[in-house]
Amino acid sequence: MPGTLASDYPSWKRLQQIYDNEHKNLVLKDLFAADPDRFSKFSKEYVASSKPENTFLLDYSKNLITEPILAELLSLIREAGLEQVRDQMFSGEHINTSEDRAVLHVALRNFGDFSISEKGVDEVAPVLKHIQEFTDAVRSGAWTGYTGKPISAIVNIGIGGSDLGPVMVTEALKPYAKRDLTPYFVSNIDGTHITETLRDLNPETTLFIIASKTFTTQETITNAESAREWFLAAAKDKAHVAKHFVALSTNEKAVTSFGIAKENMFGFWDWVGGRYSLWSAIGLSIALVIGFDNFQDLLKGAHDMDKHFRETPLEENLPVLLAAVGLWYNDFYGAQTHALLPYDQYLHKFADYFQQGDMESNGKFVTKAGQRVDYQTGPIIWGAAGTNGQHSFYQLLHQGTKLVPADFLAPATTHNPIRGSLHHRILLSNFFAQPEALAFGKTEEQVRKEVGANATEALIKSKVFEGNRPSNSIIFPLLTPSTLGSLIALYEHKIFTQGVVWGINSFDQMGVELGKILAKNILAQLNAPADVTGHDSSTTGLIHYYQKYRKE
Ligand SMILES: O=P(O)(O)OC[C@H]1O[C@@H](O)[C@@H](O)[C@@H](O)[C@@H]1O
Repeated sequence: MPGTLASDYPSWKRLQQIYDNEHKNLVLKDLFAADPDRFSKFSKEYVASSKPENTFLLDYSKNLITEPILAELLSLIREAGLEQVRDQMFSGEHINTSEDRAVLHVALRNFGDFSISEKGVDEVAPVLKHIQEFTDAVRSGAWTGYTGKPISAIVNIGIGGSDLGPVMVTEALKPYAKRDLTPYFVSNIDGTHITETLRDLNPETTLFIIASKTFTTQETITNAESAREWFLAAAKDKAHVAKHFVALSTNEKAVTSFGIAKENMFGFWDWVGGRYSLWSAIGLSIALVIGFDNFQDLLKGAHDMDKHFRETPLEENLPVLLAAVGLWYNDFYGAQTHALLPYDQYLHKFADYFQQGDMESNGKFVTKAGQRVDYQTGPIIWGAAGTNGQHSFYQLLHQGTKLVPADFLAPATTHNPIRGSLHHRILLSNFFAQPEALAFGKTEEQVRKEVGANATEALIKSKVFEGNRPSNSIIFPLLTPSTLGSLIALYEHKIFTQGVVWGINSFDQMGVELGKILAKNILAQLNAPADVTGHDSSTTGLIHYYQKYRKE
């Protein structure tokens, strides 16, 4: 309820008591030994309602929970009003209260099931149609550059939510890509990013997509101007810009004053948050690379998960279950981080994507009603594709002093079954082995047997794995557009659910503003030492040092 801190809920207090009294006894080895049905009790298969081959299994049995604990976590979620706030979101209420906006990424992928009334919702289908026509024209070669050649490279210029989703999805769905249309992504203001990207590109066959919800983001506009300069150095005539620059934005005025024609703008609306925007026009680069039908499958996969989230009782609701176990570690065990570990090279940007998705949504210390929370909110999200992580940071996961809850994800079959799927079987054997090792470890007794009588005590101790480190596992038949859509929406709704429990606004991002303002102020002071005023001695000293080396 608004105005309530999560820690005031009776269920929160009961969970704290349960934690205090029981957590020492929550040992995965014992929990599995005590209950032969543990796996079937704590795993669920998801089957998409519109596409039964879009399915996955969520196994959450390797968590430090019992049925009563899970029931209490679900009571907390219920008590926080998840069902009401969820329905408010789906009906277009302005649940983003600080910005007085609806939150309607679900409307971007609504295939007629939800009736949503909000300004702009009726424009979703026409924009999709525009995307379809444009992508068909570019992919077929009907859309040509200023010298009549078809487009072979697309450069998406955007940052944050206008970059990370397209980057992640175009990587994830590479098997569906048109291989003679290569996507590039420029995000960083560092001139190196655009310079290195444009180095090998041909202006005659390059299409620039300027992706910015606000069309005022300093990085994106500066990079877009530099791209236009590079293009015009070759094309000479400004009239050619129309063939090579399109914009994805909510700000028509800024787009046209940049010089991009209105008909080359793909619009969206203020109720699409940046980190939830890959489903909107921001997904244009995705549609260009994988084709419109596959893009639509991605949307449908997400929509099926939306329906599941909206219609399934909390006890069976997969995003809610993920949120529940996450709350347990984040707020009672004091875990600071959460790792996303996909055993699929195509998902190598998945953790980067949800770093923004989760941390920009839930990294907040004030509730919607303005109170300082007295508990932990969003976890630090990190991760890497398996098996690379195993040879890097897994040492700490297995034997470090920190609790790191993790999600393991893997496809049962691969798009690249080389050598009779030998690589894939090895990959999967690691996907199965790691959660097992984390959960069950290796006892001193086992180590003693292995090392023999001459081993020192120190060596024996160094080889012990305490185990009892929790994880979820998600396995799906193959990484397809619809499965990816469902998986992304699964995590979106998990983040939403946790935000509702913590009472925060998961849909604004006030925390990124201060740095932007300070940087603008400093930019104006960089020319001469005398201009550097109003800072602490550290900042002043750093700028003065820079000024000794400054160059145009
Ligand atoms: O799409 P634009 O408006 O350029 O914003 C790009 C990004 O800017 C950041 O400051 C954040 O606010 C992100 O949520 C957003 O995705």
